[in-house]
Amino acid sequence: MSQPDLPPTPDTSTNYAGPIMFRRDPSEETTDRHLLAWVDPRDPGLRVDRTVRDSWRVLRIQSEFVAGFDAMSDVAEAVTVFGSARIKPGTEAYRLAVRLGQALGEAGYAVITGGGPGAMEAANRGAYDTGAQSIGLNIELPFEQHINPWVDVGMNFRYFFVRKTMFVKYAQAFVCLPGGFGTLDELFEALTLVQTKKVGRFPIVLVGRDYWGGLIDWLRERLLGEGMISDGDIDLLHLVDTAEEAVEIVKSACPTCGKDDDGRLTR
Ligand SMILES: CC(C)=CCNc1ncnc2c1ncn2[C@@H]1O[C@H](COP(=O)(O)O)[C@@H](O)[C@H]1O
Repeated sequence: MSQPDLPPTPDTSTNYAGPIMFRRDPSEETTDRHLLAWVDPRDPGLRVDRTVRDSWRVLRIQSEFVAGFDAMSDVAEAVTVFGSARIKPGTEAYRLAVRLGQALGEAGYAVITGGGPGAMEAANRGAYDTGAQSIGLNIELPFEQHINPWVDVGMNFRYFFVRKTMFVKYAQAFVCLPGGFGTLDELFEALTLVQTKKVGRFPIVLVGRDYWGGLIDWLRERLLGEGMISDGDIDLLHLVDTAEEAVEIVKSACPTCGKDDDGRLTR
């Protein structure tokens, strides 16, 4: 007997629009892109875009803040880890990120990442391994995307700036592993917030002297040398090589963080 025609194995590549998942023929459009698109005010046909659509968009932004605050409301002490989306399992960089997640988890911190692959996945994996809360705040991107499997509280954001608020609001410290533009963006946002005293007592740790050393030298020579930043601003950055050193710096900023009133780990 002949087999009935079965449908081919489906393509499981996935795109998200906020909480909504799309498979098959994913579009390159993202919500952020719509928000940031320039609309010519001289074009009467597009007037509705500026007046009505942007105003309504505010409600969606608001709802994303509400969902984010709700999702994060149980998080006690946490550390946000940034780092490359591109590093692969089996590499030294990946092992370092796993170890960082473990060391933070063992010290009683929840670990927050961008929820994606690479260093994010590795840090979530390390935290998950210790039983610490492992949080992934993912972002809608114009290509295939997934929340890594080691996230136990995950949320998919439409708006970069809403997601970034969560990274800062719920963390006691930032730890940056080697990374690209995304990592640098997150690092410099954190630095600016500390420099302008929008957040206090917030260590920023860079792991990998070899990777970050050149950037620090450049900041010192050019930015400090030419008076673009103040004496002391460079000291906001802590440069280390190991996960253990990073955790020591985080703990020294808040010795009681990660512990309950009886000194037990909070996780
Ligand atoms: C393979 C690939 C590019 C996947 C992208 N998937 C992503 N998923 C979630 N967060 C991301 C992603 N790409 C960049 N980010 C954000 O930017 C940082 C990494 O960017 P980069 O690889 O250093 O520049 C992360 O800390 C994260 O918060």
